[in-house]
Amino acid sequence: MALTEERVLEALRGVLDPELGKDLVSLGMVGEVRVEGARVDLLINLTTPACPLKGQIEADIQRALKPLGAEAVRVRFGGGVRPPEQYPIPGVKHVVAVASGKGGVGKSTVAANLALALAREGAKVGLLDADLYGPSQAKMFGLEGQRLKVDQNRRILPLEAHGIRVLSMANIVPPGQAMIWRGPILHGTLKQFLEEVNWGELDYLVVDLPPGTGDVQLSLAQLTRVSGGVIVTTPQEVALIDAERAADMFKKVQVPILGVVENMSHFLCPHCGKPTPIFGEGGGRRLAEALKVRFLGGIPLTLPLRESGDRGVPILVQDPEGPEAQAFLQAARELAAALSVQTFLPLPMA
Ligand SMILES: Nc1ncnc2c1ncn2[C@@H]1O[C@H](COP(=O)(O)OP(=O)(O)OP(=O)(O)O)[C@@H](O)[C@H]1O
Repeated sequence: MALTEERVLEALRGVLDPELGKDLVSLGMVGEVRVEGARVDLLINLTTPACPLKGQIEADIQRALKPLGAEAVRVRFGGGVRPPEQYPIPGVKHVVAVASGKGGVGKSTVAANLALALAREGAKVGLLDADLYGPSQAKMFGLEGQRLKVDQNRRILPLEAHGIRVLSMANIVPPGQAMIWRGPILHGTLKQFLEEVNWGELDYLVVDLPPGTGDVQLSLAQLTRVSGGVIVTTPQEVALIDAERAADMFKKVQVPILGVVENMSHFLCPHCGKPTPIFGEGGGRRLAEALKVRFLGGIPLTLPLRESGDRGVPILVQDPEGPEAQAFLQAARELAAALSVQTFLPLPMA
């Protein structure tokens, strides 16, 4: 297999900065990669210019690239890598990240309806679909295929739907393309999303993260100040274990957890209205207790909720007085309360 820049980058993901215990790519230390035949030229930016571990890093790089067929590897070291850029997004008061430990628990449904519920409570709200691998918000809001416009400063203008501003990867990148992106490209794309979008004035920017605990989560926390994270889970034990992983991820990147939303808490019978706890009871609440965070609320499993997402009209708009909407409004109020406590009485990070 030919030696390519991509393969070199992939191999560098296996080389750790000895002090920080993280790989060179995630740390943003790889400044330049050039490949010519079997020759590789690298620029590695050090986290501290006078790094005493240069020699070890170089030896580890040589070792990692040998098996790829690299014959001459030249490593140049550059001055200090910039510390993670953490700045607020202009005009945005709070960034709230919605995460789940695994796919399919209804994270996107919850993010969309929480955003709408916050707007119904009187807030100005934006929704960023950062689920680059499986963006679903454009569909959920009936915005598929819509073209984005730019303002006079060439900043992207989010789309508007049901009173909130929505921007989804699906409006920018052809479906499937993000699947093949590696960490640095994802990082750059997210950076662009955050920097080059004119959100206007927002009280809350709700970010729908990809499921799991990968590069996007790390990048988001590095690129901007996230006020807090919300964890979505279903009540089953297996889902709760994954949800704990999402909590660990927030802790690692020092994002305070605002609370837990339990989706599919119980099945609400469309005929008699009787709730049935199909996936067990109390799991979300127990998780919140174990994490010492708020239980934001439970969302029922209902047919209209499933259908509304697929039709492009979220349940909060389709049936604003229904039991699902009430559950989302309650969770949004709890979320807003948790956020104000966090902002004015920040708890020390665990
Ligand atoms: N409470 C609910 N009641 C009924 N259907 C639901 C509920 N929550 C989510 N769904 C449905 O389950 C499916 C998956 O939901 P969603 O896309 O929100 O999950 P996700 O966790 O974001 O998934 P992904 O891993 O793809 O990001 C969708 O069809 C959605 O309409």
